[in-house]
Amino acid sequence: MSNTSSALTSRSDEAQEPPALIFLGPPGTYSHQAAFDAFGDSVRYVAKQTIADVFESLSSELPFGIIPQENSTNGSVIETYNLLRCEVVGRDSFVRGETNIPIKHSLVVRQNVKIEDIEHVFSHEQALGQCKAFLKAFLPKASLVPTDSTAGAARTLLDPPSESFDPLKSAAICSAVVTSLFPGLEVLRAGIQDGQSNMTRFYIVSYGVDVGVPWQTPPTYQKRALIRLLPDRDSVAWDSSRAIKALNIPISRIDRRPSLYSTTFHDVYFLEVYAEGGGESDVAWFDCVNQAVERLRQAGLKSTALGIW
Ligand SMILES: O=C(O)C(=O)Cc1ccccc1
Repeated sequence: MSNTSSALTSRSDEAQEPPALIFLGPPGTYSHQAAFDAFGDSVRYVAKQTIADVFESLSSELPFGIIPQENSTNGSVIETYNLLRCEVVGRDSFVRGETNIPIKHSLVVRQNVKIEDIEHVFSHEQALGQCKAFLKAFLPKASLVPTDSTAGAARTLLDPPSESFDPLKSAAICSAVVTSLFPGLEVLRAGIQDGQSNMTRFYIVSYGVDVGVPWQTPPTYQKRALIRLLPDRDSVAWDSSRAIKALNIPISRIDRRPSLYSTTFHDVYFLEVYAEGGGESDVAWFDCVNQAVERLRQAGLKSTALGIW
């Protein structure tokens, strides 16, 4: 093959490379599974160590990300809401959509470890929180050790850092999928999550708003938006009814986190809103949210649309 033709081939290969999507790794996390369900082969998967790394790595080269936002039994993902406080969100990066998956947790160990051997249980704080009843009933004395991710906890059992813990007295809570990804691990108990229906909702984030989200199957109904509200630095108490009145769009959830201002008990609020009928065009919905944000600003509230989808 001549140089010219190989150059042409590699250029066209580059042009066809799917966009990157960053997820909380390693492979086998629930974030990875949720991403694969939504995007399949339409993206290139790039694993990061923490949820913060996913946010901070968004760039024109790594334009998409997925982050866990809420679990149906354990509530909001605090790490995610802490990151949504950052000024870059709503300026450089944006929420572009959502996707849900059912969560089925397993207790995973190195081969031949028995339940009576276990002194430490490693997992993401969300997973530890979603298996409270099982842990109380079967491992009441075990120490619970939070990790960056569920699959990361499983991998640690095979490759423990120095001699900080004995992997033969330890278990991880994660998806059973990890046992096929990391040979040497096995499922000791399956379906250990509290309650029968355990769902996690994820936000899809992007760098900028101009890039189209490469859904494998575009979601049919998503007319939502996330608005961040920061009351005046000096206001100790603020009138939430004033904000709700100015907003004048139905609100489906409200979260709040400390604003990190020096004023004590000063919080930042996150309002998720939705289009009532859902029938309007995307343009009409974008206008509606942007006008609501403007009304909030006129009412003296620092407000930013973190995403309209
Ligand atoms: O650690 C993971 O696997 C994640 O993707 C975060 C998480 C943890 C528990 C339930 C849902 C998401």
